[in-house]
Parts: sequence; C-alpha cells; structure tokens
Amino acid sequence: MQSNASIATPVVIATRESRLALWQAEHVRDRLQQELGLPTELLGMTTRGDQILDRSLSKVGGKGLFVKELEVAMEAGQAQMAVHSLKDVPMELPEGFALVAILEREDPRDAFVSNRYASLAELPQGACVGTSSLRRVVQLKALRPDLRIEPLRGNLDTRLRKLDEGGYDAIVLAAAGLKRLGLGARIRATFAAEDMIPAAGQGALGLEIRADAGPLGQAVATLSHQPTWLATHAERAVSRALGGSCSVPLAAHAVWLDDGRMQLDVALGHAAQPAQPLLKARLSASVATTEAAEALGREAAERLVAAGGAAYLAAQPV
Ligand SMILES: NCc1[nH]cc(CCC(=O)O)c1CC(=O)O
Repeated sequence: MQSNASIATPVVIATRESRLALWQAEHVRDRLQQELGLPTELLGMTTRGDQILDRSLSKVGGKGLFVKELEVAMEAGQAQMAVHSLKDVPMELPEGFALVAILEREDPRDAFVSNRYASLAELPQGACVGTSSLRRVVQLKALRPDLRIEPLRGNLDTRLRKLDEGGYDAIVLAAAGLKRLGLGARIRATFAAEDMIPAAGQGALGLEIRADAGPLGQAVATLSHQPTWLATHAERAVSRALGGSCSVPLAAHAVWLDDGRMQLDVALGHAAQPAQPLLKARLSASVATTEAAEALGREAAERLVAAGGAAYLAAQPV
C-alpha cells in the first residue's frame, strides 16, 4: 500500500441515494480504504434528477441533473469526491472538476427483462416494451418495428415494480445495474452489443474530484483501469463531437479485439421519426493513449455525419 499521509481524511464521497448509487459509492469507499488506506465516508444527497420522475429526463435538463448537486457539495468542501455511472456524466465537466479514474467496467450490455417472455424474439406481435431511453427506442424499432414502446422512468427498483405490476410485457435495462444490485436473475436475455449498441460509458464508474485536489487526485488515479479508460474516452468523444446531448439517440461502444486493437461501434437514430433507418459505423485502430482514443471517437462521429447524420442531429424528440 502506498503512503497517502498528506491526504486529509476522512475522504467524503457525495452520492445520490438510489440503491444503485449507494452500492457504487460503497464500492468505491471500500476500494479507497482497502487499496489506498484512506478512511472514507459517504454523504447521501437527493438530486433534482431523482426528484423529477414523471417527465422524460431529456426534456428537463438532461443527465447533468444527477451530477450537479454533488459538484456543489464538493465546491463547498462538504465532500471531496463523487462517484457516477459514467454514462450519466456530461461530456464536458464544469471548470474546476476532473474525472480522475474510471473503474473496470461491469457488463456494458443491455438486458431484456420480462416475467413472461425469454427474449425479444419471443415477444408477440405488437407487444409493449418499456424504456425512456431514446437510444433503446430507436434500436428496438430497428429490431422489431411492430413493438409498442412506452415510457418507463424511475430508479431500477421502480422500473422493475412497474413491470411486475403488469404495465409492460418486457423492459430493457442496463445489465450492469441489475448485476450490481444482485438482481442478475431478472435478466432473461442479454442483447448482443452489435444489435443493441450500449450508451457511451455504460457499465463503467467515473470518479470525479475537484481539479485542485492534488495528492488525493494522484492517489485515486491509481484505481483507474486503463483499458476501460481508453474505451470509454473513445465512446464519449463520439458523443462530444456530435453535441453531447442526451436528447439524441446515440450509441457508442468500444471493445478490445484479440489483436490488441480497439473496435468502436456507433449508431445514430432519428429522435422525431424512430422508424428512420439507423446510421451505423464500425471503426478500429491501435490505441495506446487518451488522445488516440478520442481521435477514433471523433472519426466515428465524422462517419455518422458523412452518412447523413446532420439531419438526425437536428431532430427534436417527440
Ligand atoms: N440512466 C440511468 C442509469 N445510469 C446507469 C445505469 C446502469 C449502470 C451503468 O450503466 O453503469 C442506469 C440504469 C439503466 O440504464 O438501466
């Protein structure tokens, strides 16, 4: 264990209070304590994103809602760190904050959850599937144009309860969240990442601190998982290059091939006309640095624009 004597402790982690957010913050607390020898505590907070559960997130200010209050607590010195699901972290962090580590990713894929059907293919014609993610809507429509897709908001427990109450034939959730909460048994099928390309950063945790945190930042950076860091930087660069808004149905997922190269799959759908064909691209490159990862992401974004993506990006969700 390295010596971190110059770091003021306890380190306080600001966290949302959903079960998933608490699990993730506790996981990071344990790693700080066990691997870095840093006494660590949690500070639970309710964010606006948690309070607004009746409207689609993309219409009320976007993913940043889950992140901002935690930054306010860090700004005020009440906390030194925030733990985020990386896919909820805006592409540009506010001045003064930095992502210092990205932990090894859990299963990045989406999961098919149903009490009656074993997979998407088994759903009857016209079945009702719950999701509020534009990315999932456009890809579900591409796979099964007959499905009726209905909004589904709330934290994981809420979404599962709405399924169990009979409101939907099936729902689609991130496999990572279900597995972290010990709910992996609810997964009836996992979508192949080529068919249902995950969101940028899905399944990975991002550790955010104040950019001026000095030795704490250096210590925490040692927890970062470089293959995940590079893959998610490529994914996030696609989104950043295309405007970074969560009202755009964009998917970006990078994997490492056996030959050591990174392969990046991207898809862009039309938010106003989900039946429009998905624009897709697949690129690969040898990637050893953050800059190279981001360059691959920007190249993928250019391919989507070259394929007609500008009109898709201008579309507003209905
Ligand atoms: N958008 C909410 C959200 N943010 C992170 C996860 C799951 C865990 C992860 O991707 O790390 C979820 C739930 C879901 O999409 O089903």
